Amino acid sequence: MSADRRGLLIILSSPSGAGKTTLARRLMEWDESLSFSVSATTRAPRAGEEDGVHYHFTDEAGFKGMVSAGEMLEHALVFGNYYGSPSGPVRDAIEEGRDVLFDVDWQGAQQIANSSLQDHVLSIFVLPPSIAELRRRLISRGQDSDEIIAGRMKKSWDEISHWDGYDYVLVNDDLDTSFERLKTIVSAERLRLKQQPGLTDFVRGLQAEFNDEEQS
Ligand SMILES: Nc1nc2c(ncn2[C@@H]2O[C@H](COP(=O)(O)OP(=O)(O)O)[C@@H](O)[C@H]2O)c(=O)[nH]1
Ligand SMILES: Nc1ncnc2c1ncn2[C@@H]1O[C@H](COP(=O)(O)OP(=O)(O)O)[C@@H](O)[C@H]1O
Repeated sequence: MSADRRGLLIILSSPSGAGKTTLARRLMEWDESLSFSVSATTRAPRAGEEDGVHYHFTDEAGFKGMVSAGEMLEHALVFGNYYGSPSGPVRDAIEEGRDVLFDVDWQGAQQIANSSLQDHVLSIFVLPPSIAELRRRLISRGQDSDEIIAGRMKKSWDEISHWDGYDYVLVNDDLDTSFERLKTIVSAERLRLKQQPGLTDFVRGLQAEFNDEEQS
């Protein structure tokens, strides 16, 4: 199917707890045509997470099988667990001119930005307003043990240190403000010339109409 618009691969990354999952969920509610790239992971499900919806939960053998079958667009080891983005649904969406939303770490963002789909990438990094607030959010989420929270805090600087490799950076202080900014970024990027291949034919039509008027 040929599309009026080229699909975007919208990548959200942040240190754990900065709010990318919350922003991603809001973006999906805002635009139902967006597809979420459901990652495969070897980490255990959190309360409320559904297999096939939030993640494809698998074991290490299953994960490695997908990687060696060439089924992953990117994959990485994060906090001791494997995570990866299955490539099939992404390629289908791009072919149909649909956008795909990714919640991946900096390693995944870099791999997608270096892949054959690099022209479709729109990458956004989410920063917390402070490290104290990051810790508060991780604790208030109430999903992880103290040990896991401490591990995530320890790794947060590693993730933050890649902030300047992204197209946009959002400091997620007030959630509503961040969400408005995120919608603005996505809306503007969809209007870029390179995202609208149908414009060439549209302008040809304008030219034909213009020429007809000139002659009459
Ligand atoms: N490279 C890569 N990273 C992923 C993928 N899925 C999730 N992640 C990242 O793995 C990290 C841990 O994710 P998760 O366990 O859900 O905890 P979160 O940090 O609270 O979102 C986050 O930085 C995610 O962005 C994936 O498919 N590939
Ligand atoms: N701007 C914000 N202000 C206050 N709390 C927030 C904000 N954004 C997210 N949160 C809360 O912080 C916690 C971590 O957010 P989450 O989206 O799970 O982060 P991430 O996916 O980056 O790990 C959640 O409890 C979420 O409701």
